[in-house]
Amino acid sequence: MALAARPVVLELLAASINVARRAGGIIRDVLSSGELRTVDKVRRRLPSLPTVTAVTAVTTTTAAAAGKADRRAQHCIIESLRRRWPALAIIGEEGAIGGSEHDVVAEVLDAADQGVIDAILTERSGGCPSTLQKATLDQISVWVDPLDGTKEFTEGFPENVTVLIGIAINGTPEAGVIHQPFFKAANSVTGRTIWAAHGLGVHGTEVKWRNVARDGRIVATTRSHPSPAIERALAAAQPASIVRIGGAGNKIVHILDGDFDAYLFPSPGTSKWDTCAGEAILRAAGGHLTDQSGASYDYSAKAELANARGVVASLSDHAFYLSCTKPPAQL
Ligand SMILES: O=P(O)(O)O[C@H]1[C@H](O)[C@@H](O)[C@H](OP(=O)(O)O)[C@@H](O)[C@H]1O
Ligand SMILES: [Mg+2]
Ligand SMILES: [Mg+2]
Ligand SMILES: [Mg+2]
Repeated sequence: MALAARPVVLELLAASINVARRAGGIIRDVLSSGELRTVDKVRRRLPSLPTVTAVTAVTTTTAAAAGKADRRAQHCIIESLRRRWPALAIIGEEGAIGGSEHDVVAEVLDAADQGVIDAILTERSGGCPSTLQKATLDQISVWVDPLDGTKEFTEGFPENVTVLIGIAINGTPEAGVIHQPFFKAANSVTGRTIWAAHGLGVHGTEVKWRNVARDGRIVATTRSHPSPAIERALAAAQPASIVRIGGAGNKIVHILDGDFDAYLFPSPGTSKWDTCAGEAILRAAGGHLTDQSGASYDYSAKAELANARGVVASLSDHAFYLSCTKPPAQL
């Protein structure tokens, strides 16, 4: 069946998958050729042998290398997309930066990526969801975090790094790409790319739900920005375990992979580029990402940059996690 003209948002999604992968390659190159500091030793208690600590060697890199990776990755993404769509509203974490022509992807529309999306559309009963079909470029805003998990990148936890490209239509995240440059998989040396669009499902990973009734809740939160409000919310959730891990995008990926049940962060600190891609993908999986009151954030191009009212993300039981963030008086 011949496809109608491809909706611009799906061309943009295919291009975003392509440039996110390219940006991931840049980040890997910078880490491998960067100024790797002396190997730091990190002592980690072994759960099975509480009196023994494992000495785990981690390789760290400098903040300068992280900054270079941030800037090069952002230039790759934004300049490559802008070459094809000069009028597109793109907001990147690293502001207006220059960069090397070498990092720009000349042909952002990779036929293979576009072919995957075409095939999904062809197989979908009812064809292209109308939200995607009718969106025009002036209604679209793209939020780019070229390297999420900067701190983790410099402290020897590159597996927490993600490249985030979120695509909003009229301020609502409707498509998104999360690329993991350092994802370890048997058959992959180029990381992992998870993507989704409104009504087209989640691709690049098999979304898993945990059996909370049997196994208890696992709740993730910040690794480096604690607060009393966060501790209160964690206590109210009565989790089987709490994971304090870096990367806003990384925490959302772990929810999709069924490792965590929620990302609880009732505190300012994240921005729209941290959450737009993850919210679009969670929504495509039937989940939610909202502020701590349950309201949706606005991702229009002119919206406030900060997620001032915290982040609560989950695949299910969202109302329960929202209830955990209420100040004590309202409990
Ligand atoms: O792209 P960066 O600056 O690494 O994004 C940050 C977020 O802004 C910050 O909120 C996250 O904090 P937590 O680790 O405490 O969740 C950080 O991990 C990165 O996502
Ligand atoms: Mg970030
Ligand atoms: Mg960043
Ligand atoms: Mg940052």
